[in-house]
Amino acid sequence: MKITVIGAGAVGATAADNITRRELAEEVILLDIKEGVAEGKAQDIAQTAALLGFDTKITGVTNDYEKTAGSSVAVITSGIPRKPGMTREELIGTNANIVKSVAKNLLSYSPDIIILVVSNPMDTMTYLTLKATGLPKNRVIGMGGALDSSRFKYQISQHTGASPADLNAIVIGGHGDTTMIPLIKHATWNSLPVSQFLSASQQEKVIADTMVGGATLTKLIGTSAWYAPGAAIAAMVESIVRNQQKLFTASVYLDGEYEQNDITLGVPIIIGKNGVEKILTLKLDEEDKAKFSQSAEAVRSMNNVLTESNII
Ligand SMILES: NC(=O)C1=CN([C@@H]2O[C@H](COP(=O)(O)OP(=O)(O)OC[C@H]3O[C@@H](n4cnc5c(N)ncnc54)[C@H](O)[C@@H]3O)[C@@H](O)[C@H]2O)C=CC1
Ligand SMILES: O=C([O-])CC(=O)C(=O)O
Repeated sequence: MKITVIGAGAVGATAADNITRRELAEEVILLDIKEGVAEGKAQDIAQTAALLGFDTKITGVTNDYEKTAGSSVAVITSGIPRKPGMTREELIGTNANIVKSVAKNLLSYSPDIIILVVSNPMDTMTYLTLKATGLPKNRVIGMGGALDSSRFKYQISQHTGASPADLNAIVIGGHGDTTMIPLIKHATWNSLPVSQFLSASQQEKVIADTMVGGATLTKLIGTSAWYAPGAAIAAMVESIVRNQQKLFTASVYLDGEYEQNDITLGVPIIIGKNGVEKILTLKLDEEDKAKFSQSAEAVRSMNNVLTESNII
């Protein structure tokens, strides 16, 4: 099995490192448009094999899609990240054309591919990938909810002392500072409602800090995060290649689910060898339903930019 990662920047290289050291495929291809960068980072990762003890082969290439031929899964991280003070949505002007051409190139060499979209604004880039490639809806998945849910668990653990691995908590909706919906009412600490352990003001803080998780790191670092994004990508890739049937929230095409049509948005799904195996229906109360539909409206207006600019 071959897995391709497009973009050998912070997120792409971290994802490739995680995928390689966990031996999720026989071969990993890391591709970037900047001459030498993917080759160098792939060699650096390959030189950890003797220390970490893995056999996966990793090869870096400069824009050579022939080398990606026959990939089962590809991860798209190419494009620019935001700088402090920016929103993810501001990246659309640069990233839309990059993601569109990358997705088409991937498909032309790997007709059976499942694509994970990471580049921001992620929900709109996922929608674009689906429209530009014409792939069936189970084979295009946007990574955002897996990361946001992990950050949500981190925030809950900061206030409860719980091990993040003992927490069940998900974020649905868009992957944006104002569009994500951390579902605190559904969150549990090994099946005990976390609301029992958090005051109302602590719950509000957990939600607010989760929503600006990416912006907070961008302000601290000067560019956006990569360790947790890379780990989230690898977890989703693992569920596909090992057919684990794990539950993630991810941006997928909604065709009537959650009363939404013709949009990709974060909802709970099962991920397995076919990509999206199932979209799970979650009973939302009126407050969360309203938040979900507001989130959809915001993402839809970004998607409209694609048609207004003749990108799709
Ligand atoms: N969905 C999510 O949860 C997350 C999304 N992101 C997004 O991922 C993207 C990448 O972030 P970073 O890795 O930090 O950025 P980066 O700047 O470190 O890396 C991006 C790489 O893409 C390459 N690239 C640009 N155009 C290309 C093309 N046409 N073909 C191949 N490669 C190309 C660049 O040369 C660069 O090496 C950003 O859009 C960022 O906002 C980042 C973190 C989480
Ligand atoms: O914050 C950003 O721009 C990058 C990203 O999507 C994240 O880390 O959640």
